[in-house]
Amino acid sequence: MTLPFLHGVAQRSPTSAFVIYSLFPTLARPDDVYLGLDLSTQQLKCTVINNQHHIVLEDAVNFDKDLPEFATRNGAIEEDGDVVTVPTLMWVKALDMLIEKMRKDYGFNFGRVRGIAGAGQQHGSVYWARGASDLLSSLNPSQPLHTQLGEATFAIPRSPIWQDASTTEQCRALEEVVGGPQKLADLTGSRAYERFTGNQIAKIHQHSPMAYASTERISLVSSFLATLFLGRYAPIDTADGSGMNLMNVRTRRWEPELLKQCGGPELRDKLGEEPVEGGTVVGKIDEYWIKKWGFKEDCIIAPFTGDNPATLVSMNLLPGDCVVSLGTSDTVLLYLPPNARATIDSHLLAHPTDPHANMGMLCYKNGSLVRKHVRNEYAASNWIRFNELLRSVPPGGAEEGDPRCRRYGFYYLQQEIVPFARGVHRFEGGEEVEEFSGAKHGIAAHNVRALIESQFMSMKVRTSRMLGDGDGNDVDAEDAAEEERRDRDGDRLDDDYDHPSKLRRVLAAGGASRNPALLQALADVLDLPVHVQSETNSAGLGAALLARYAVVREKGEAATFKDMMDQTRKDKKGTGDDHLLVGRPDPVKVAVYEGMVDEFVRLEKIVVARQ
Ligand SMILES: Nc1ncnc2c1ncn2[C@@H]1O[C@H](COP(=O)(O)OP(=O)(O)O)[C@@H](O)[C@H]1O
Ligand SMILES: O=C(CO)[C@@H](O)[C@H](O)COP(=O)(O)O
Repeated sequence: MTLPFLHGVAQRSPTSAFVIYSLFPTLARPDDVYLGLDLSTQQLKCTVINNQHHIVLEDAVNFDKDLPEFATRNGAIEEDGDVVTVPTLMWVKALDMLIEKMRKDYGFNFGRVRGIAGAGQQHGSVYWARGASDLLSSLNPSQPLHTQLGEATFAIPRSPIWQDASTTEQCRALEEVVGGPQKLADLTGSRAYERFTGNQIAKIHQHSPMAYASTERISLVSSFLATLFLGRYAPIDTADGSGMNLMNVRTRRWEPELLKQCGGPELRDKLGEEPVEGGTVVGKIDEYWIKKWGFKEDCIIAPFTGDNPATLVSMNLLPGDCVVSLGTSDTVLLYLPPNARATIDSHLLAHPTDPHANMGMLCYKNGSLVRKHVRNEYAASNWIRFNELLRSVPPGGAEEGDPRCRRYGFYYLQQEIVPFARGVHRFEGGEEVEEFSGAKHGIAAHNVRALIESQFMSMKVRTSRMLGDGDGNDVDAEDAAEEERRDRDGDRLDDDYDHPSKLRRVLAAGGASRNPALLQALADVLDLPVHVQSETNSAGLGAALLARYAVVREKGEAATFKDMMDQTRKDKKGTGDDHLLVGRPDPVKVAVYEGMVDEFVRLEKIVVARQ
């Protein structure tokens, strides 16, 4: 008996549907849906999809606006500059609110949800206090979560998040233990970064030994959210686990030497089991959710992952695609082959659905928040005005009559990740200036353009290095040495893999991807056509797809993520590509940007040397 035949019988009447789905409980019901959550920097969002991958519900809780009692700004609390945290309880309350909203505003029937997965802002960590596991396993359905999981549930009540840059000391110590930054990158996919969880754990281990000792379990933001649905500690997935400096990116297992350095011998227990792969099932939904919200017992929980891996999943990349996510952070994401090399200014992560492949990533802290800051300062807090200013200046900001007098700007309001730099720096005609001369176009327009160009120029230079172009556009001596080493050892990407070293197009995602002027500038700087998919919440969609992937794999209906996507597209009679072209590179502008690369790299070096 085939599955379409059974579904066909079920569709004839409600009675036959009842009989068929009772007899074959593992069969996907046509009205099954999959819930994807995205706990990112500024919001908790939900995306619900059906078996055809159509979005049936999307909503969000905004931390600053909807939870003012936690006093966050842009979703976080910044203490003396480099320390950035979030009250963990705020995330719990946000989940209560979002689920309540789904029921109240949409009359959502939770009994239809067959699987749940999630995406979390990467690197952030949650410290469960001793005894929290008992609380989690005996949640009372007559109460919301946040009144039961009070602050005493967390040994550290404020979770350090990805914007925290206070662990430089711990980073250098970790690199030293393994023989330097490149060695650590070879082992874990990245050199030591301040926001990576291992270094955050090391700081707590050293500076708050009592709180560390009373920590029963450490979760990432992603596995923390999964834990709330499971009623017991959820494992960390391999893709998000790659953002910790603790996991061997080749074997995808915890690396004992690194665990010991960051959190002593007890860290192994505090992290729980080895990381798990996407497409697996970590358990069934906890009774609390069944009794309180009407979820069904067969609702499965798939591994929750990082928001960037989930974005990659939602885009269903074709060879030659690259994702540029313009969320709170800006990231560039690539599908990379199994033997891809790690560099010291990008990240190599385990791929979230392909256990043999990798994902390359660049991450910029000064993304949307700095764009908003410049918009407020120079464009009357208005995106339309910002876009008019951006379009009003020729590329490079050179005034007519003097094309050599280009204007470059670097805007790092927070400590930047790549390059490791800070402050606002402007250059005009090769010389540093306090402020641009306005000349014809005006100071405001030059700042807006310089900001956007330098953000995208950095992506251009570094993406080409990640792909092994070896164009020599390195930004510091260490990078130059790495480039030389790779040339000498012949460490280039394996072209046999289904992955070209040249990019074909950009798929844009994140909140700022709804801005057409930004996307056109991206196309011109990168010299690539830019596409978007109709949903801007790509991480939530990716999470919902991961939930469905785990369900169909468990039922043996698809072996790989690609199988599932191909099958669904065939069922929908789709064209094969859901992405809309929104920006074509303008050859005249492209030529100007190509000519600006060397000077951009030179000036960036000056800015970095100043730190
Ligand atoms: N039209 C726009 N142009 C540029 N940026 C925008 C626009 N609309 C929203 N944004 C930016 O998008 C960001 C939120 O993106 P989002 O992907 O939802 O963030 P996150 O997932 O990190 O919470 C905000 O910081 C906001 O400034
Ligand atoms: O630190 C990183 C990636 O390494 C950030 O990209 C976080 O994952 C936050 O994501 P958004 O909230 O900006 O989507």
